Amino acid sequence: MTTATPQPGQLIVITGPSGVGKGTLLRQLRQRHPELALSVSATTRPPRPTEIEGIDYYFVSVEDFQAMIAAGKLLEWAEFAGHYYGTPRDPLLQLIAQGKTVILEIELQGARQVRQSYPQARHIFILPPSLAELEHRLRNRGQDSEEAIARRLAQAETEIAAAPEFDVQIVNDDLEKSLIALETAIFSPVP
Ligand SMILES: Nc1nc2c(ncn2[C@@H]2O[C@H](COP(=O)(O)OP(=O)(O)O)[C@@H](O)[C@H]2O)c(=O)[nH]1
Ligand SMILES: Nc1ncnc2c1ncn2[C@@H]1O[C@H](COP(=O)(O)OP(=O)(O)O)[C@@H](O)[C@H]1O
Repeated sequence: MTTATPQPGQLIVITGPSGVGKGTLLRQLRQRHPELALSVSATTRPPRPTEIEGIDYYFVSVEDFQAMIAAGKLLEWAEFAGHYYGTPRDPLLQLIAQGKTVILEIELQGARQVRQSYPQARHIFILPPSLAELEHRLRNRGQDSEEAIARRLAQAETEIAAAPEFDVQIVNDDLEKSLIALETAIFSPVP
């Protein structure tokens, strides 16, 4: 008996400033569509109290991260707010080969690398209603030190200026409306 090789799955890149609501949107999206795969990144950032190894991130040392870069194990990587973040290449390519739609939640420099190395990916940018609301969400989340919040806000304006590079832009004001916009962006047919 032969098994047909599945059609390759789609790669979806989701980017937006820290605190805009990417994690919140993706958690709800996955509840509605458990068949979607979320890539788990490696990072040198220390875990937050609620985060779980292997689910939220693979938490690694700087030495281990540099070894992953040297061994070509990362599809893309970047430094953000004083820490390294990167996407493990092999698990991602395996999921795509199995026909899964895979979502990468990554920052701008990484999204640009994926555009170069994997041009078929669909790129979505999540915008805040305003910078003041972004700051409010970061503070309200209560997960980061003042220094970490300041670094994230400093990065936000550069990232927002790059939103037009993306295929789709969604303003995360009303969460339910943003979720519907995200579903439309992910599930609409490839042009
Ligand atoms: N380039 C890249 N960025 C990543 C990766 N994983 C997470 N990020 C981004 O790194 C930034 C900081 O993430 P994190 O420390 O979890 O903070 P948060 O976004 O404020 O919850 C966010 O913009 C993430 O989208 C990755 O594998 N590669
Ligand atoms: N549409 C929204 N309206 C109001 N608050 C939101 C909305 N989306 C997310 N948030 C809140 O904003 C904060 C940051 O969201 P989070 O998902 O952690 O952002 P990110 O993953 O982009 O850093 C959280 O406290 C979250 O509950």
